[in-house]
Order: sequence, then C-alpha cells, then structure tokens
Amino acid sequence: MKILYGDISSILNDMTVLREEAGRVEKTAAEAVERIITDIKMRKDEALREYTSRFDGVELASFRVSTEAIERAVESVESSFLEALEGAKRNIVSYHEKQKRQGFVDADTKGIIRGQLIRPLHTVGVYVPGGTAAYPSSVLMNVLPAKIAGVKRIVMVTPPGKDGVNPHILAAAHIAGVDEIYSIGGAQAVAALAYGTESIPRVDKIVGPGNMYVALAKRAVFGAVNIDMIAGPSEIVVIADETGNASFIAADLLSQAEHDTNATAILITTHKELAQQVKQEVERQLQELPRADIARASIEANGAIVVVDSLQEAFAVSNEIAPEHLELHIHEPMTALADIQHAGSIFIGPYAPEPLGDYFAGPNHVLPTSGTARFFSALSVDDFVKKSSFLSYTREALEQVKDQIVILAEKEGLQAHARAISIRFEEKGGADE
Ligand SMILES: NC(=O)c1ccc[n+]([C@@H]2O[C@H](COP(=O)([O-])OP(=O)(O)OC[C@H]3O[C@@H](n4cnc5c(N)ncnc54)[C@H](O)[C@@H]3O)[C@@H](O)[C@H]2O)c1
Ligand SMILES: N[C@H](CO)Cc1c[nH]c[nH+]1
Ligand SMILES: [Zn+2]
Repeated sequence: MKILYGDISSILNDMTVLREEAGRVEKTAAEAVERIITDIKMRKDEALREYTSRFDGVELASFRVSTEAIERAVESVESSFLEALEGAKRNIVSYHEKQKRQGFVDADTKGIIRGQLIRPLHTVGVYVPGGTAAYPSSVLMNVLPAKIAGVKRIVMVTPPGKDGVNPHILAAAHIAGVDEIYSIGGAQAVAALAYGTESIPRVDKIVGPGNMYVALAKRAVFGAVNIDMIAGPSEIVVIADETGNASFIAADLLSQAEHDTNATAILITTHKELAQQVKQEVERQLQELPRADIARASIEANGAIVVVDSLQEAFAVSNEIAPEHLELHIHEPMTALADIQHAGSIFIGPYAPEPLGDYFAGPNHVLPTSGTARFFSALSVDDFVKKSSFLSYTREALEQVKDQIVILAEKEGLQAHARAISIRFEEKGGADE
C-alpha cells in the first residue's frame, strides 16, 4: 500500500486516471450491452434464454423461481442465518420507516388550496447480483424500503447458478416478502425488466447494484424506465488522527477491498506513525483472508495512505473524493460532521465499522460511488415514491391574480395560456354564474 506525504494532487490525479480508464473499458462493454438490449426488445424470451445460456451457462425452460424452490431454500439454510436476517430486517425497517413522508395540504382563507400527494411506484424491478458473490444483504436493502413505500409489485431478478438460484438469496427474499423472482441476470435481465417479455413484466423502476454490464444496461434503459443510481465497485475512505487504532483501520480498509479488484480503500491521516502501522497491519491481515487475491489486487491498484498536516486538510481531500463510505477515527468525530460535504454514508468512531452498515444497523448499503456522492444519495424510501401536486382556486381567488398571469403568459408569446385565464372573466366567455 503506497504512502503519500501531503501529495494530495497525485492521489486525486490517480483517481481521475482510474476513472478515465474505467470509462474506456466501459465503451466496448457498452456496445455489447446495446446489442443485448436491442435483441431482448425484438426477440424477448427467446433472446433471454440464449443469453442466459451463453453468460450463465444454464438452459432454462422457465425463468420464474417456483414457490416450492423458495420453500426448499428456506428449509435448507441454517436457522442462525435466518435469525441474523430477521435482526437486520428489524433495523433496516425501523431506520427506513423514519424516511416515510406525508403529502401536504396548504389551504388559506382566501380560497386557495395547494398540496402534494405522495404515491408509491406500482411495479419495481430489483436486481440482486449473483455472479462472483451472492449478497443476501442486498435483497433486504433493496426490497424493504420498497415495501415501506407501499410498492404494489416487486419483481426480483438474479442470475442462476448451475444449481439454480443461491438458496441464501431466496431465503432473504422470503424474509423480505418477495415471491416473484426470475432467475435471469446481467444486461439481458435489465432489458427484460425495462421493456417486458412474454415472461417478464415491464417495471416502472429498476434498482440494485451489479457489475459493469448491469450498470451500463441500467444507464442505457434510463428514460424507458427510471433507475436508482449507478452503484459501482465499493469505496472506503478513513480519516484518522493519533487516536486511530491501526488494526481496526486496516481491517475496515480490507473489508471493502475484498469486494472487487476495482474497489478503492484510502486512509487519510495526520499521524505519520499510524500510516506506517496501518500499512504493516494491512499486510499482516491480508495473510489471513480467503479473498486475499482480490483484496491485494485492489489495495495495490487503488489503495493509498495519505499523510496530511491537519484534519481540515483531511476533510478537504475526502470531500474531493466524495467516497461511498467514510469512517472517522478522530477526536470528537461527531463535531467533524459539519466539515463533511460529500459522502454516501458516514461511520463515526472506532465502534462503527463499515460492515455494521453493510449488514445490520439500518442505513442502506446501496450507495453512490465514483464521486457521485456529490449529487446522488443512498437508496431510500424516496426512491420508491412519486409526487403529484394539486391545486384548487375559487373564482375570487383567481380573479385577484389573473392580470399578473396574463402578463407572464403574453411575455412568453403564449396567447392561448393567457386566454385560458381571461376567458373566465369575460361575460360571454363562460363566467360561472
Ligand atoms: N454498491 C453496492 O451497494 C453493491 C452491493 C453489492 C454488490 N455490488 C457490486 O455488484 C457487482 C456484482 O457483480 P457480479 O459479476 O458478481 O454479479 P452480477 O449479477 O452483477 O453479474 C453477473 C451477470 O453478468 C453478466 N456477464 C458476465 N460476463 C459478461 C460478458 N462478458 N458480457 C455480457 N454480460 C456478462 C452475466 O449475464 C451474469 O449473469 C460487484 O461489482 C460488487 O462490488 C455493489
Ligand atoms: N459494501 C457493499 C456496498 O459497497 C455492500 C455489501 C454487501 N455485502 C457486503 N457489503
Ligand atoms: Zn461491503
């Protein structure tokens, strides 16, 4: 893991180069994804079957996972796993319940009523990754906020393995309350959800993380359907001062590095000794990890320790990166919240390690990556609702403001707009008595 002394520009530069390189790789994949989407649009189930055979190596007669298969999966997994899922569910539900919003009605005494209705989306597609690693926790993180929002129909898709869909994913779906599950994955699954096929219903919005093909397909179908965000490879930034515990910090950096060779793990510290200790700890802990090959590749390519002169400088670098996850291992970390402008999720103090959020505490783990925390937020109940405004004016209330509206309409050259106001106050035009 490289240590950079105050060289902020070089690390930011490295990140820009990485993001540009990723962009070039994406260009070729994007062409393949475009072809898959066009094919699914035209040949529907037939094409879906062919891509599932080509990319997942599985021949499917039917895409729908049967109720019996879900029941068998629930019976086959350990009871301690089901209990842990139930514990996580309780926390995810209690946290997301707080995000629920009411509409409003704003009525005055002058005959004006203005308001906003909040309605759940009708049909949502949830993509659950199932390629290199299965993530039952992502089932809970995507489905439970949709349930809380009141989404009527939740359609889950996940790639099949040789022996069907991973039973832990099916058990998590059962606990989250989803039974409409299709064993399809990749860009073909996203296209099927966006345009519909004979077997797969067309949805209003597609949510959930996935690999590059999934992310590119979501980007390509945006407009035909809504999407949540492009959640790419995991990232963690840790800010630490002399109070930081090197073993804890190294463990937390590696927790995200083990996700993906493209994951990013960065420590920004004011303490040179800590920088050295964390570097050694990362090496030591890597020896003990089953996924050490992935974690090492990610640490070597995108890992760094940056030594800075002050915490203010550390906050500035972190804000520039806008990381998916930010941990604060410093004096009075709560106070530092005021200095954080851009981060998907913030973990405060030594006993709030990032995996606490990945699995259990309640905040969502589907988070913006690649600097998009500047403008995207964590997946939330808001992602599963839409809003309609409503208005009611009495004749008297409209009469009070009619001239001003006519002036604005005429300035835009829109006479029909102006007339729709003034006609209501002309004798012949249909005044209402
Ligand atoms: N940000 C988050 O919240 C979060 C959470 C969980 C997982 N993730 C990320 O999700 C990703 C999961 O990726 P995965 O690959 O394991 O599973 P995946 O389900 O996203 O992708 C598997 C599918 O990719 C398609 N595919 C594979 N090779 C292809 C090719 N050459 N051409 C076209 N399609 C191809 C296949 O259809 C296959 O079904 C990882 O990058 C992980 O870090 C992110
Ligand atoms: N850290 C991932 C998001 O970047 C989410 C996850 C799922 N399982 C474990 N972790
Ligand atoms: Zn994780």
